[in-house]
Amino acid sequence: MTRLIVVSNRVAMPRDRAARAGGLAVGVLSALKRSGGMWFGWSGETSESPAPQPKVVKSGGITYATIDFTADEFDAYYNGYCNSTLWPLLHYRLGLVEHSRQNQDAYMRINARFADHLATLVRPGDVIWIHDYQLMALPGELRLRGLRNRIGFFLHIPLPGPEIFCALPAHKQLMGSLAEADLVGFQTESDLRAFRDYALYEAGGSQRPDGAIEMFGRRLRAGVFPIGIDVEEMKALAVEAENDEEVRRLADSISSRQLIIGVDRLDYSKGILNRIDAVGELLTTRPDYRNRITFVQIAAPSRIDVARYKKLRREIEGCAGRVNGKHAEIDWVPIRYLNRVFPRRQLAGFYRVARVGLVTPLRDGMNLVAKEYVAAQNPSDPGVLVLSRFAGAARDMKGAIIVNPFDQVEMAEALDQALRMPLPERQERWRKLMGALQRNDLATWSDSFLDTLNTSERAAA
Ligand SMILES: O=P(O)(O)OC[C@H]1O[C@H](O[C@H]2O[C@H](CO)[C@@H](O)[C@H](O)[C@H]2O)[C@H](O)[C@@H](O)[C@@H]1O
Ligand SMILES: O=c1ccn([C@@H]2O[C@H](COP(=O)(O)OP(=O)(O)O)[C@@H](O)[C@H]2O)c(=O)[nH]1
Repeated sequence: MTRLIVVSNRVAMPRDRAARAGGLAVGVLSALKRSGGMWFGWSGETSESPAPQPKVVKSGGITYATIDFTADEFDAYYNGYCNSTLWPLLHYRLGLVEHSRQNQDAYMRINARFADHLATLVRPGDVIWIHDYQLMALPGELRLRGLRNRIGFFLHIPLPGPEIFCALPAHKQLMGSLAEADLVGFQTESDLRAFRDYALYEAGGSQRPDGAIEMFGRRLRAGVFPIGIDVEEMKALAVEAENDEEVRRLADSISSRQLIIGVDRLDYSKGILNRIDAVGELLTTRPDYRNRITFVQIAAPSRIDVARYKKLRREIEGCAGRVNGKHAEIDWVPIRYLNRVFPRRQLAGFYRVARVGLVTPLRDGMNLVAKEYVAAQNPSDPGVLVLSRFAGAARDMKGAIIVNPFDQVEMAEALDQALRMPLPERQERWRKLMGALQRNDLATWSDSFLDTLNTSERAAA
C-alpha cells in the first residue's frame, strides 16, 4: 500500500489542537486520521538553533515530523512573504501587499529546507500531498532533489487571475514549481480558471483535449476539489455541547432574544468590520430590533505579529465600540466581541444556539465555519445561514441567503429576512444545505483528490 505524506506549513500536533484555529489543519488532520501516514511541517515554535533533524512523534496511526524556525525565519517567511505578500495578493488585496527580496529569499530557503528534510523521509512509492500558499515552491524543490514520487498540491485560498497574480515578482518561479506537481487542486472553478488563464495567456502553455495543462515543459492535471467537513462529527459535537457550561451560559444570557453569530480568525479577508457595520445598519433602520437581538463575534487571534493584523484588531475594537455606544441600552448591548480561540466542541454548541450564522468574508478560499454552522443546527428548529458570495462555500450552499459583503444595506436586509424567516422555510433551506454538505464532505474531498492524483498520467510534456 502506498504511504501518504502530507506537507503543510502548520501541523496540528495532538497536544495543541484546541489552541489553534484554522480550517486547513482541521481538514488535513481528519483526512490523515482516515488513511494514516506522515504529516510534515513547522512545529509552530521558534528556537535559536533549530535541531538539524525533524522531531518525530507517533500518535493514532499518524507520524508527525516537525521542524522549528529561527525567529528571523519566522518573521521573514511566515509574517513576511506568506502573510504580508502572498496572503493579501491571493485574496485580491493588491493595496495591502508588501514585498521585499529578503522575504522572498527567506520563503524560497524555507521551501528548500522542507525539500531537504523530505528527501530523507520519503520512500519510493510514497504519495506526497502538499498544502497551500506557504509551500508553492516545494514541488519544484522536490524534483530538483530527484524525487519522482507522485506529488499533489492543493491551494486552500483563492487564486486571482494573471492580471493580479503577475504583480508578484516571483510569479514565474512559483507557477513553474506548481507545474512540477502531478495534480494541482483548487477550491472553486474560478480559482481553476485563473490557473488555466495563467498557463494559457502568461506562460504560453496549452490545454489538451483530456483537460491536462501543459506549461513550462511539463504536463499536469488541475481540478476543483472543494473542501468539506465531517458532517456527522459536527452534528454529534453540537448535540453533546448542549450540556457544556459555556454553551449554557450563552443560551441563558441570550434569553428570549435572537442570537446572530460570527466566528473567524481575526483576518481582514473575513469582512468583520463590514459585518459589524451591517448590524449597526439593521439597528438604525429597524429600531424595533433593539433589545431583541444579540450579535456575538468571535475573532480568534491570528498572525498577531503582522502589522496589518494588529491594526485590524484596533479597528474592530473601535467599530464594535461605536455600534455599541450608539445602540446599547442600560440593560443590553447589541455586540459581544470576543478576541480569543474557542475549542470547536464549544463552537458547535454556540452555532446551535444561534438563529443566524453570519459568514461574510470579502474573499475566502472556502470557509468551513459556514459548513459547521449548518451541520450543528437542530433539524426541528434550524437557524439561517447568511453567506458572502465571495466565500468558496457559496458555490454549493444555495440554501443560504447570499449577500455581497461590500453592501451594508443588503446585509442588513438579509439579517432582517433571516430573523423573520418562518420555520417551514428555515427547515427547507436547511435540508437543502445539509444535502450539499453530505454530498461533498471531508472524506469526499480527500478521497477524490487522492484518487485523481493516484490515477493521473505522469509525464513531461
Ligand atoms: O496557519 P495560520 O496562519 O494560523 O492560518 C490558519 C489557516 O488559514 C487558512 O485557511 C484556509 O483553509 C481553509 C480550509 O481549506 C479554507 O476554508 C479557508 O477559506 C482558507 O482561508 C490558510 O489557508 C491555512 O494555510 C492556514 O493554516
Ligand atoms: O475560536 C475558533 C475559531 C475558529 N475555529 C475553527 O477554525 C476553522 C476556521 O476555518 P475556516 O475555513 O472558516 O477559515 P480559516 O481560518 O481556515 O481561514 C473552523 O474549523 C473553526 O471551527 C476554532 O476552532 N476556534
